[in-house]
Amino acid sequence: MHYAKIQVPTQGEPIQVAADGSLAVPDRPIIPFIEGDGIGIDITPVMRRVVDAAVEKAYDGQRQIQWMEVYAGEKATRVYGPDVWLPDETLDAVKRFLASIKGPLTTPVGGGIRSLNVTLRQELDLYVCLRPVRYFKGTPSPLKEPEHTDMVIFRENSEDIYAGIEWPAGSEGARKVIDFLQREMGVTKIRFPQTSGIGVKPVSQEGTERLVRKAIQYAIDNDRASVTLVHKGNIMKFTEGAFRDWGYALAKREFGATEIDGSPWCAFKNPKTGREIVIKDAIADAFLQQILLRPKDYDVIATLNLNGDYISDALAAQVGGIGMAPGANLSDTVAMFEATHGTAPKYAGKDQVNPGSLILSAEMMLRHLGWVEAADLIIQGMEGAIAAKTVTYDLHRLMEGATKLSCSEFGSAVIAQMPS
Ligand SMILES: NC(=O)C1=CN([C@@H]2O[C@H](COP(=O)(O)OP(=O)(O)OC[C@H]3O[C@@H](n4cnc5c(N)ncnc54)[C@H](OP(=O)(O)O)[C@@H]3O)[C@@H](O)[C@H]2O)C=CC1
Ligand SMILES: O=C(O)CCC(=O)C(=O)O
Ligand SMILES: [Mg+2]
Repeated sequence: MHYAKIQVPTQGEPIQVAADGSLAVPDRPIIPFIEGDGIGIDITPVMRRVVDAAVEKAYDGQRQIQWMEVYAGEKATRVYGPDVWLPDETLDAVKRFLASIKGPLTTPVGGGIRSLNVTLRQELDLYVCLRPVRYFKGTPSPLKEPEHTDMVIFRENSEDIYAGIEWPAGSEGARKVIDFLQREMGVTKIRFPQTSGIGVKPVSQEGTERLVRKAIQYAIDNDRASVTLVHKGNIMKFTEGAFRDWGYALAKREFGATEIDGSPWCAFKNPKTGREIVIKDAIADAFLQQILLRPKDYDVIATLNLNGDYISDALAAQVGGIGMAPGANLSDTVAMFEATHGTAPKYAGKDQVNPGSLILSAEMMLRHLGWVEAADLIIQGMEGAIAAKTVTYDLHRLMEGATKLSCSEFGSAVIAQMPS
């Protein structure tokens, strides 16, 4: 294949999907990466160095990642031209090479370009945003017992108000929609129609079901105790309320869950372990207090796009902050790994921030490839660096007696802590 600007490594091979649907991963897989805006320039090289060290240590040179830079965001405008934020060949490469990793990309508030992160998820139909939240012993936390926070968020990644279907106040589009709502739909509640911006919140049965199905399957495969559907369905009845109803119906229809004592909750036996998996729900505002006060009650979370955005940052704070929170965007074939945090512009280029979330996102990627030995080394390296209290500023400011490291020094500390 030939790209205009992307240099395909000649030593590597693409990952492919085998006949049985599993991934066929060569020893030198080509992995596309997007450096990212802002602190991307700090964390992405550190992540690559840590991954390369873990792979080298685990497989003694038999395996090696062939990194391939692809462009998005500000760097794309420098490489391709002033208005090219997301080149077609980036989308093609991410789709073709099946597993990739990205740094954060800037989205201006109010006006300007629409989110490139959301566009990538929509264009590639990466409908699951998977964000596991676990505690590393020794990490400073605002909670007394942070080890009780162990949740895996399945955030619907393609729909909801987050899809960005909206029109600014005073625009022709907003006027048309308001007119339609008032004249044809009997909507009389828009108090200041002339100055209202309008957004649309699509939530579909198919979109809900494919997300909830993945969450329940994850609970089965990983022997988890419950799946909680988080929604604001008391207020947004036909979007968030429908998400809850479709979720329960799917659990009953496809997984054989039965109701518990006449409550909406239901449960079924995990076919792999025999342990009960409870499917329950929580209203989003109450849920945000429950995760602080009773984190032990929650395990796998399935939720809509915007709720998932809020919940993932809130939960990250409970276990050390968004500098430590990894994630993945998944379709049935394509996986794009990325940190939970954004571009933290005030720290850009200062070699200060925590590369932990991108390193842990890469750890998820290695596990996804089946390179579990290298993934385990990364976890051990992170655990070791935190236990030794050699950490970046974000953890240092909350820790007694710790040594403050730069972003790149933290990467070296993680590598040094990997057992040989
Ligand atoms: N997937 C993506 O690409 C995402 C992109 N964004 C985009 O990022 C831009 C900035 O968003 P903003 O709301 O400031 O959120 P950010 O997540 O970029 O930063 C908020 C704060 O979180 C802390 N933080 C973030 N990353 C790290 C890190 N690696 N190590 C330590 N601390 C960290 C810092 O806190 P402190 O100041 O206390 O040190 C920082 O000021 C926006 O354009 C937004 O749209 C946002 C989220 C995801
Ligand atoms: O796209 C963006 O700029 C923000 C995305 C975000 O906050 C997230 O994915 O968690
Ligand atoms: Mg977010």
